[in-house]
Amino acid sequence: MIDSASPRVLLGHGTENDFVVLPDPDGGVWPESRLDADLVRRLCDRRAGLGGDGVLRVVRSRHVPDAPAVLGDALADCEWFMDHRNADGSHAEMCGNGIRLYLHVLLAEGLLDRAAAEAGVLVGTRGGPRRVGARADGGYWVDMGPAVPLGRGEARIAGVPFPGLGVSMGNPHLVALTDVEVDSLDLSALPGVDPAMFPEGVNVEVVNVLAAEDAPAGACAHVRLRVYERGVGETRSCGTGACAAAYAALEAGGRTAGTVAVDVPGGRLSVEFDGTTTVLSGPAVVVASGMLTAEWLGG
Ligand SMILES: N[C@@H](CCC[C@H](N)C(=O)O)C(=O)O
Repeated sequence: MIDSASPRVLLGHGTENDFVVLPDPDGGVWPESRLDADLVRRLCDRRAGLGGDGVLRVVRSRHVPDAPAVLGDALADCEWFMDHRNADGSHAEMCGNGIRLYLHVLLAEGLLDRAAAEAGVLVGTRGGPRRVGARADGGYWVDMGPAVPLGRGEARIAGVPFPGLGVSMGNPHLVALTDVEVDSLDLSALPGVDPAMFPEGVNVEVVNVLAAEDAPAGACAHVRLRVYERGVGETRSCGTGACAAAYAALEAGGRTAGTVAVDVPGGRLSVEFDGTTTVLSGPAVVVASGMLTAEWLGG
């Protein structure tokens, strides 16, 4: 059932946003023709597969057919490409929790040395290149690029309208700041949004802004969020969503710079704005590694 040809697989998470990770540095194991949407859905199935909010294929950019188009001139500077899929098999432009885990896996697999990781490396994504680095404390940071406001919109949750701000972090978000306790909301179904505003779909965050006086050390604001992710459903964390939520909270307070502590069901993230770019920091954990069986792959 398991032999030297069985594909290796890891399971990991960033603040409990969990992923099936497929090491494929030289692109020969998981070409897109093999890693199709159906196989991604099977891998992410929490009963019949390994279970995860998505799949990360760890591959060199030169083996990814999409890479030249999405990276342009940066292609030569991005040895590695985060080939991300949502649990439904769709591609996403960017994943803030996934890219921290991606760097952690490069280190754990011996594909990158610690000094290079601490200096920061450019990783290709379908949203463009992103610089990601390891912190001495064991966590990771990612330069997510600027948050781009997309205008005002609305999410309908259980028939109730929640006004929000559209924000692009490479991928689309609708952030609803609300005084309704987010833990009381029913996020079991896709919130209703205006499809004309988000033709490619959207990730929806509901956010409580907490008392700034009680913000953790170093943060000027503190929020709590829940998220319904495009292509997945409710997840325990979303890194791009944390950045979008932090941006919306600062914007509501008339600010463009500062550090925001973002509490998600799976832990805490930190998002720093300097008026130009957005830096996301948080943990990444590899839970297990093993091999996929021929029995499961063939079935
Ligand atoms: N969980 C991710 C975002 C993954 C992609 C998202 N579902 C989308 O389709 O845009 C994160 O940590 O950012």
